[in-house]
Amino acid sequence: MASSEQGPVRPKVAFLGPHSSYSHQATKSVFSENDWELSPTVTIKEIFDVVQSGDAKAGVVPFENSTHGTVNFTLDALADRQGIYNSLIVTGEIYLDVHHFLLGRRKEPGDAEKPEAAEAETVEPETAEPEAAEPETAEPETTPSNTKSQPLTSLSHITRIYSHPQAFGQTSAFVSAHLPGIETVETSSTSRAAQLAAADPTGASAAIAGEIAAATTGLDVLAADIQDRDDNTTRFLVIFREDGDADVLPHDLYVPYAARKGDLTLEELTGLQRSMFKSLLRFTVPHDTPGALADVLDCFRTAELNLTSINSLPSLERPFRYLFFVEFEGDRPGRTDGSGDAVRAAYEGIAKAAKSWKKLGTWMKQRD
Ligand SMILES: O=C(O)C(=O)C[C@]1(C(=O)O)C=C[C@@H](O)C=C1
Repeated sequence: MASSEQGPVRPKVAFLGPHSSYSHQATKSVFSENDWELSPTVTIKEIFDVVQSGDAKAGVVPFENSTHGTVNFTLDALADRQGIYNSLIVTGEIYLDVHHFLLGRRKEPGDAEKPEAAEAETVEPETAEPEAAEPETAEPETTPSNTKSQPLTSLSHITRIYSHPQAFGQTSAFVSAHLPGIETVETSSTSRAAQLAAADPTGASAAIAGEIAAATTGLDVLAADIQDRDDNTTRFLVIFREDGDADVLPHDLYVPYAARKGDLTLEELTGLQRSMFKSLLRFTVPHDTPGALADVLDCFRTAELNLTSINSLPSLERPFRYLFFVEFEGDRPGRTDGSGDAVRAAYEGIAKAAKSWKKLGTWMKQRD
């Protein structure tokens, strides 16, 4: 590693900033600040740009949330319709349990009420549930959902909330129960939202963000744990240049490379089951061929490879043509111990059934 007078030059890992975002927390959980310079960006696209250009060695991007679904900014960059991120691959995943907080300024005695406060306060949280009738076939709810979070203080002075669109999507029950009809302003990240709320001298702005953003901005916690579901989790992907020097990566991110290069001992290699890895593919299908999508998916069934996610985005070639993304439990086909055979068979089938396709990476699975 190169050195300077200030000490060794650490490679950069880019994440959606500013500091105290959930992306920052996810990045810190895997990339040690002794070995890496954690480098904030303003947009997710910029993370792809700096890793592609080599300015950053690795990038951490939010991919999906267990409550609100896919992060479209990331999927859009992975779609790479202009072919500008050709050298990028996914080399890891990071899970983060996401607990949202409402941050703002506590109302001081004598502060002015907002005009509609009286009306807002008559809304009972219990009656603010969506009114749509349950479909007759609905299963009883078996997983935890958050109906108990209450404000820690009066919210009657709050007239606007800032947050990232994903965070709004993960806290809709609390917002509609306690701040019905409030103005919501979307920001590039939750930590940026906290900065904007802190910059409002009237104290009428709040932000939905992580608890550590309260410490970095000096805002008060107005409500804690306001996510709709207690099991709210975001999965991030680590992106890297395919021709990058993988030796610098943290151990779990390095393993798939080591396996490919033969840098693992036979004992280490045989300990790694195919199901410990996940891979991501992007593909298009011949639009006019009936069942073409089913044909591609059938390649996974035939090879007995378990799919773990499927997404689609407009291809933008022509209206209503799509790009598909599929993740599955499985390694690269190059495994010499025979476990690569199923993946190889699936890829041979996909090469025939798809119009175009690209492998976007293989990494070690971090949760089941
Ligand atoms: O806004 C942040 O703090 C982010 O790191 C982005 C992001 C996302 O895009 O999903 C990350 C985790 C949470 O799901 C909410 C927001």
